[in-house]
Amino acid sequence: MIYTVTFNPSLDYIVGVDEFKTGKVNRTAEELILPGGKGINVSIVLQNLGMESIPLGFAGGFTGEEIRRLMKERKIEEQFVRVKKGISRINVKLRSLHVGENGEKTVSEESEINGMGPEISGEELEIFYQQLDALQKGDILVLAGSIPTVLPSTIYRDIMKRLQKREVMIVVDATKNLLVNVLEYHPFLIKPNNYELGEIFGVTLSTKEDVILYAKKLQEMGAANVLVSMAGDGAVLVAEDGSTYKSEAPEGKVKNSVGAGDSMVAGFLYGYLKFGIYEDAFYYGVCTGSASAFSENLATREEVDTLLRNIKNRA
Ligand SMILES: Nc1ncnc2c1ncn2[C@@H]1O[C@H](COP(=O)(O)OP(=O)(O)OP(=O)(O)O)[C@@H](O)[C@H]1O
Ligand SMILES: O=P(O)(O)OC[C@@]1(O)O[C@H](CO)[C@@H](O)[C@@H]1O
Repeated sequence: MIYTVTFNPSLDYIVGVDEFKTGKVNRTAEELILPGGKGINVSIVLQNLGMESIPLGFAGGFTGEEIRRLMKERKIEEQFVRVKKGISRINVKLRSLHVGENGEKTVSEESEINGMGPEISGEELEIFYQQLDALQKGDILVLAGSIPTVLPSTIYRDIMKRLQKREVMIVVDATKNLLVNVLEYHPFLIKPNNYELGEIFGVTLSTKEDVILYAKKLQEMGAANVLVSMAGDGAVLVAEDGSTYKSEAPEGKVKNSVGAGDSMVAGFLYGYLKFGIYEDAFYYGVCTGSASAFSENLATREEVDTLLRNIKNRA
C-alpha cells in the first residue's frame, strides 16, 4: 500500500482577482476551495491515475473536518489523527488575472499565504507513530510538505530511522534541513525544485546542466533518485542506475500551478510502479505536473495521457 503523510494539511482557498492591486479592495472573479497539503495532493492525483493510497497526518477543528469530508467525497480513505488544539490551516492562493483586449484572462502572477496549522501533542504524535509501525515490506511512504513549527526539523529523519529495517520505499518532498537530514537513510526519491536545490548549496540554479551537477551531489549524500522540477522550464532526473534525463515542460496555458510539484511526484510513482522504468516514470512525472498546472483542479488521467501522447510524438 502507498501511504502519504501530510503533517500540516490545509484547505486551499484559491482566488482569482482581475488585475490585483495591493493596498486596495479587490474582489474575486473566481474562487475555489480544495483540500490541500502536499501528501494529500499526491493521494488525490494517484487516485485520479487509478492507484489507491492512504493519507496519514493530522487534522483539527472545523477546517480539519472539512478536509476529511472532501477526502471522503473523493472516496479516499484517510487516517488522519484528530488533534485537539487549534485548527487545520487555510492557505490562500491568490492569482492576479490579466484581462486581455478580447476579454481573455491569463494568470499574470501567483502569490501564496500559507497558514500555521494546529498544535500536535506528544500523545497525538504517538498515535501517528503507531500507524507507521504497521507498515510492512513493500509498502511505500511519501513524506511531503512543511511541518508545524512545534515539531523538530529532524522529524522526517526520525521516521526514516524508525522504518529503516522494514524495507519500505520512501519518497521525500521537503525543503532545507527537513530534506538534507533524511539523505543518510537513502530515500528512494526526493523532489526539490531548482530553487530549493540551489538553496541547499547557497547557489542559484537556472540551467539544466547546473541542476544535474547539484542533483548528483544530493545523490552522493544518499538519495537514490533525484527529480528536480523547474516549473515552466521542465525537469531533470538523476536516476540511481546512473542515467540522467532532461525534459522541457509540455506546452499549454497555465490555469493553476498549485500542486504541480505534488502531481509530478504522484506521476513519477505511478509510472515507476506500473512500468519499473525510470524514463517512463520521469515522463509520467513531467506530464502529470504540467497537466495539473494546465487545469483548475489536479491532473486527471485523461489530461495526463493527452500530454504524454504529445511529448512522445515530439521525441
Ligand atoms: N508553467 C508551467 N508550464 C508547464 N508545466 C509546468 C508549469 N509549472 C509547473 N509545471 C510542471 O509541473 C512540474 C512541477 O512544477 P514546479 O517546479 O512548479 O513544482 P513545485 O515547485 O514543487 O510546485 P508546488 O510546490 O506548487 O507543487 C514541472 O516540472 C512541470 O512539468
Ligand atoms: O506549507 P507547505 O506544506 O510547504 O505547502 C502547503 C501547500 O502550499 O502545498 C500544496 C501545493 O504543493 C498546497 O496544496 C498547500 O497549500
